[in-house]
Amino acid sequence: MARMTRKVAVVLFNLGGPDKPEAVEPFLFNLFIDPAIIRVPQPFRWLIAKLVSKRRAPVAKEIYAALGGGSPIVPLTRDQGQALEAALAGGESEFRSFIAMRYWHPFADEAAAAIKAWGADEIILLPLYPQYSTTTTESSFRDWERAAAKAGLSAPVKTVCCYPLAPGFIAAHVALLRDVIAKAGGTDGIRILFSAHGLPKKVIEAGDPYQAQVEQSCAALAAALGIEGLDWVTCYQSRVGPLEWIGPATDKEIIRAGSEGKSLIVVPIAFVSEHSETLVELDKEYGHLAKESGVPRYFRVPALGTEPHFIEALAGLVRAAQASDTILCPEEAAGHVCTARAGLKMAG
Ligand SMILES: C=CC1=C(C)c2cc3[nH]c(cc4nc(cc5[nH]c(cc1n2)c(C)c5CCC(=O)O)C(CCC(=O)O)=C4C)c(C)c3C=C
Ligand SMILES: [Fe+2]
Ligand SMILES: [Fe+2]
Repeated sequence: MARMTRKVAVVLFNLGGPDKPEAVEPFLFNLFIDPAIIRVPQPFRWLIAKLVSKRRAPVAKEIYAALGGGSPIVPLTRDQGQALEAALAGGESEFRSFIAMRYWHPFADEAAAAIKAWGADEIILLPLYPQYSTTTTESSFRDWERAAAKAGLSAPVKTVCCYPLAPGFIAAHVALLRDVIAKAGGTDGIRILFSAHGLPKKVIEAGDPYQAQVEQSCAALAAALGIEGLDWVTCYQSRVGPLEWIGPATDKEIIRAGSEGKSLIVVPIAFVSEHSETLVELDKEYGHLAKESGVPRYFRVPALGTEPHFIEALAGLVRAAQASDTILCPEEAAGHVCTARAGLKMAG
């Protein structure tokens, strides 16, 4: 008798972005109503979300206008999903990727309904956040649990937690960074800025492992480059709101580099695809700031996208998650920092 092919759904999680100007304000509202982002009880959170999304919408609309009115994050995530399906093809299982964005379409509800209709035998949760944060990965996982229950999904679930040091993830960054270093003619007079999305300080103080994992990624990448005396700094971008955020801030580092006559290569270390934070903030706003601040030369390394080492790393994580009990946390297994498993248990 012919063996049935096992259907494995791989759910790709990311933050999402508005697809048209009218979507900007509701996208922002969805973001600020998330208790993982604004940590105050209802009904105050609703009120804050309403006020802040209304106030931020004009600025955000300008940002997305520079990208033609919407974010490219969904089409670029589709490309990643297709590349991942190709990398996983050829074995006993049939893998299909589904996208669950946290704050705009396609939402987790849409992914869960599509997986139910497909009739998956197994579900792998794969965050497109290499470094775990309660504000991103954990928020997506909690939202997934709700959506999966609503859709009546009962297939076994395996979860990838974080992968800040996955060899293929680091190798992908090394390959892209080496290309830019070659274009710059070497690293003389150059400082590398590893720029990650920031977080409010109090989120880290409450035990979020994100900053520690970002710093692990940066140190591993700098070591893997193998360039003696390399000048590099980890810094944090995209601050919003009145709270104190972790630092140093990327814009302050650009001004400092200008005052020291240093050229810069900026690496987006916590984003795996291009979107407003890379194409507008890093390229346009910070490119302009670098010029104004006297930075002699300013380069930006592309986000990972479908870089082959990265896609292989994701495929390896999917296979390893299949073989794990329920949660795959390579960092915890290696004795590194990840409080995520405890957080996920609490969420369960
Ligand atoms: C590592 C990734 C990210 C973390 C951590 C993160 C935390 C975080 N973000 C905000 C506020 C905003 N983020 C916005 C956009 C945005 N953020 C990320 C990633 C992380 N956010 C992505 C991938 C995107 C989408 C960009 C796109 O598709 O274009 C925005 C909207 C844009 C803007 O108005 O600037 C806001 C607002 C907070 C408050 C936060 C942690 C508390
Ligand atoms: Fe963000
Ligand atoms: Fe983890």
